[in-house]
Amino acid sequence: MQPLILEGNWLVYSSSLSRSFNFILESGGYEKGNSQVERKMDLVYGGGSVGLMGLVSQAVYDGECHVLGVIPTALVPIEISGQTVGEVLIVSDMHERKAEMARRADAFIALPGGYGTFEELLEMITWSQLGIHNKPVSY
Ligand SMILES: C/C(=C\CNc1ncnc2c1ncn2[C@@H]1O[C@H](COP(=O)(O)O)[C@@H](O)[C@H]1O)CO
Repeated sequence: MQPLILEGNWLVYSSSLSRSFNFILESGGYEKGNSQVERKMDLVYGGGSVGLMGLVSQAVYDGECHVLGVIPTALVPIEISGQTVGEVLIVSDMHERKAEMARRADAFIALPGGYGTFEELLEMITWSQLGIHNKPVSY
């Protein structure tokens, strides 16, 4: 298997569930963000401050790389608690969120998550299969 070599923006699809916090710590969300910082990569993600996506975005922001969160209006009260980091783009719905994230990212990486993560990961895999994009997808 070829190693995944990434340049530019990452897109991380990851869990929003705060109830998975112990699992998140075990799987090293903050460390994942730090490894991205070491490679000087910016982050495009779902915009939430909860769960694994919150930890990754905080680590990337703390490491002074650019963070862009893309979140639909309806999810702001659900997936943002407290303050978000970096730039936040509020969009009208889930379709616009995914289109913006997919357009702006150079690669897609899914971290441990739930149904939402699966949905987003599979969509990026099937878009690749259909030739809609030719960006790397990993998990
Ligand atoms: C496109 C629509 C519904 C399909 N479902 C989802 N599509 C995209 N993103 C989603 C969907 N459901 C949840 N999410 C987001 O994934 C993130 C991780 O969720 P998880 O369940 O914790 O893995 C989170 O930001 C969710 O908002 C609408 O027509």
